[in-house]
Amino acid sequence: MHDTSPIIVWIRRDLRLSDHAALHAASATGRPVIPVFIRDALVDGLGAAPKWRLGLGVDHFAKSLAAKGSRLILRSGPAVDVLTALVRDTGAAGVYWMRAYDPGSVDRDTKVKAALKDLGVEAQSFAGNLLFEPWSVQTKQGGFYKVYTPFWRAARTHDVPAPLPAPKTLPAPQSWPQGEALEDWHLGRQMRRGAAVVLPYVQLGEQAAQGRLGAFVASKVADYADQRNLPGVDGTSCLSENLSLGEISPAQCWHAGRRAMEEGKQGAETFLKELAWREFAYHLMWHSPHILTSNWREEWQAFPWNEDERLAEVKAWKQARTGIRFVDAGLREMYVTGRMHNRVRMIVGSYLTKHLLCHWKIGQAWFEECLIDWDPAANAMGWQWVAGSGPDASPYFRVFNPVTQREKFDPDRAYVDRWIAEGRKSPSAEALSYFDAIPQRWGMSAANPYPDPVVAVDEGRKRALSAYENKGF
Ligand SMILES: Cc1cc2nc3c(=O)[nH]c(=O)nc-3n(C[C@H](O)[C@H](O)[C@H](O)COP(=O)(O)OP(=O)(O)OC[C@H]3O[C@@H](n4cnc5c(N)ncnc54)[C@H](O)[C@@H]3O)c2cc1C
Repeated sequence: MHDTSPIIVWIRRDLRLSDHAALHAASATGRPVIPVFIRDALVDGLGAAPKWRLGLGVDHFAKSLAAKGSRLILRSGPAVDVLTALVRDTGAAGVYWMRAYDPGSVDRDTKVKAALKDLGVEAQSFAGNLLFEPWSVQTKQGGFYKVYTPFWRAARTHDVPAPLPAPKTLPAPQSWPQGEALEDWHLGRQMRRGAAVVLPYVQLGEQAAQGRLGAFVASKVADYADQRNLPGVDGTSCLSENLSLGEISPAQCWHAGRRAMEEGKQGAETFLKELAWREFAYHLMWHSPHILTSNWREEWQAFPWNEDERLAEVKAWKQARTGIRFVDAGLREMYVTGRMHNRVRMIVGSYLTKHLLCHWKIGQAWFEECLIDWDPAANAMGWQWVAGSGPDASPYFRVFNPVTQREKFDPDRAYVDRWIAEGRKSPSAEALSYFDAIPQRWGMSAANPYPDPVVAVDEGRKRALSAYENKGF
C-alpha cells in the first residue's frame, strides 16, 4: 500500500478535534486523512430535536476541519455501502473510528469491520467516548455491575488516560471525494416552530464545550454538591448537550474534575460521581441492551401500564398542561431549551409512570423527541430508574410528590415562575416563549387560566400504590 493512500476517519457522535483517538492515529500515519460523516438509518431514526442539534454540530465540526485545511465529506446510505465505495474510490489504506456502544451501532460497526477486512483494508476502532470500556469494569466474579455504588467503587480505581491534543495536521488527499450538501439532508425539518426558540440555548461545538467546562470548574463546582439539585439555580455544568455529540470527551471533563478536587474544590468529587453515572448507563446498556426497549426487571413485564398515546392524560403530560406546576415547568423547560434539570426529569418521570400509570417508554420516546442532550443509555436508565423497573432503580413504592418536591427544591418558586406563564401578571420571557415553540394545534395560550390537575397528587399516589399491590415486586 502506497504512503499516499489516505486514511478515512469515520466521524459519528464524536464531533471534536481534541482527545479524538481516531483522528490522532490517522494523523500520526502521515497519510492524507479523509473525515467522513454518514447519514444512515440511525441518523434518520433520531427524534426531532437531537437530529436538528446533530445537524448544527456536524456543520460546526465541518468548519473546524476546514480551518485546519481539511474537510468533512458527507455521504448518505448504509455505512457499509458508503465506506466500501469510498475505500474503492479513494484507494484508502484504512478506516478509523471512535467506538459507540448502543446495540444498533455495535451491529452496524461489526458488519463494517468485516466488510473492510474482506477488502484487505485496515479497520480500527478506538476508545475515548467513555472513561472506561464497559467490559473493563467487572465484579470479582467477572460479571457486570447492576448497582451504581459498587460500580463507582470499582471504576474509580481505573486510570483514565490523559486527553490527547488535537492533531497538528490533517493532510488533505490529492483530490477530495465528492460529498453531499448538509442543507439537502434537512435534519432540522421536524423542528418547525421550535428551532428559533431553542437555538439561543444551544452551545455549539468544541470551543463552547471547553468554555462551559472551564466556567463550571472556575465558579460552580465548589458548590455543586449543594446546588445541583436546585432547578432554579444555574448550578450544574450543562455539558450533557456537548457530551451527547462528543463535542467534549468524558476524559476532558474527568481530568478537569480531578484537578479541581486536588485544588480542594468541594463538589468536585460529586461531579466525578455524576460523570460515572453516565458510565454506569453505558455499562448497563452494553451488558443488558434490553434496557433500551423493555423492562429491565422481568417481574415488570406483566404490569398493566397505560400504553395508549392518545389518552388525554398522556397528551396533557406531553403538552405540559398537567395542572401540576413543577411537572409542567420541567416539560416546558425541555420544549424551550432542549434540556431539563435532572431533579425535574425525575419528577416529570415519576408523575407519568406513577401518578398517570403510563409506560415509561412513552416518556423515553418523548424525551428522545425533545432533548438536545438526548443520550440512548442515560435516557433509558433514567426512565427505568424513575419507573422502578430498572436495575438499581428508585423503589417502586417511592412516588415523588411533585408539590413537596417543589417546596424542597424550588423553595422560592424561581423555577416554576420562570416556566409557567398562566395566571401571572408579567410572565417571564422564557415562560412566554413556550407558546412560540409549540404547535398551534395544541391550542394553548398564556392568557388562559392555568389548568386543573389531570390527576391530583394524593389521588394519583394512592392509585399507583394500589396498582402495585400483589404484583410481587
Ligand atoms: C428520566 C431521565 C432521563 C434522562 N435522559 C438523559 C439523556 O437523554 N441524556 C443525558 O445526558 N442525560 C439524561 N439524564 C441524566 C441527567 O438528567 C442529565 O445528564 C443531566 O441533567 C445533565 O445536566 P448537566 O450536564 O448539567 O449535568 P451535571 O450535573 O453537570 O453532570 C455532569 C455530567 O454527568 C452526567 N450525568 C449526570 N447525571 C446523570 C445521570 N443521572 N445519568 C447519567 N449521566 C448523568 C452527564 O453526562 C452530565 O453532563 C436523564 C435522567 C432522567 C431521570
